[in-house]
Amino acid sequence: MDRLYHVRMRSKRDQEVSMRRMAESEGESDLELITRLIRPFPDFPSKGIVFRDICPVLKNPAALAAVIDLFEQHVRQTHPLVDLVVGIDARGFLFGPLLAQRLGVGFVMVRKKGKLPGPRVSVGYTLEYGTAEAEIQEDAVSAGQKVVLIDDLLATGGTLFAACELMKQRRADVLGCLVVVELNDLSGADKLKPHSVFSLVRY
Ligand SMILES: O=P(O)(O)OC[C@H]1O[C@H](OP(=O)(O)OP(=O)(O)O)[C@H](O)[C@@H]1O
Ligand SMILES: Nc1ncnc2[nH]cnc12
Repeated sequence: MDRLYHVRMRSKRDQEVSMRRMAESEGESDLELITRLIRPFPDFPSKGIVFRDICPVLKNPAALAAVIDLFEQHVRQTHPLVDLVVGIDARGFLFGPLLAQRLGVGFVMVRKKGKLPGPRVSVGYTLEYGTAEAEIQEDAVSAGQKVVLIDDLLATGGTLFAACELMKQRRADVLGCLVVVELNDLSGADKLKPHSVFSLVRY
């Protein structure tokens, strides 16, 4: 299969997504569509937590394309020199590879402990509802590489902070963090300073 085939298929898919989008809800912006689809589940996974469920965004091709469009625009404008997209286990994997493909760069996984083979570096962190350990393969990023980190949601910032620590250990340069949802009250963006956070929907 030649490259033109992929380009043709992609523009056909783009047209289909925009047509479906227009048919679905005229007058609603991409951001309004994404916001409307994110569902709150009170007291999940434990009492007091309002879980923001992104599953309906993934299920809607126009909404998913809109998320990637908005991330792509931001990275092209703000971090044009990016070398790699680094996604966080597990929901960062849903958006990261799509964005990396759009930008024409590689994708790297930050995984929870015990999932990656070979030499690794790891770091522990705390979550809104628990503790965990994050790892990358030692050769996943090189010193001086410019990366953007991506996840579905920023809560306390513990997870993205751990990913920034892993990048620091490998001497990679974090250009910024991207999330679909940011929970303002938990001040995750402050924890990540001086790194910037680009979020689409904030609560
Ligand atoms: O800002 P923080 O307080 O660190 O919380 C945000 C993280 O929590 C969730 O992941 P979780 O660890 O629940 O795992 P999952 O993606 O595997 O469901 C979410 O996908 C983020 O990665
Ligand atoms: N409130 C929340 N909703 C969805 N994912 C989360 N990860 C951490 N906090 C979360």
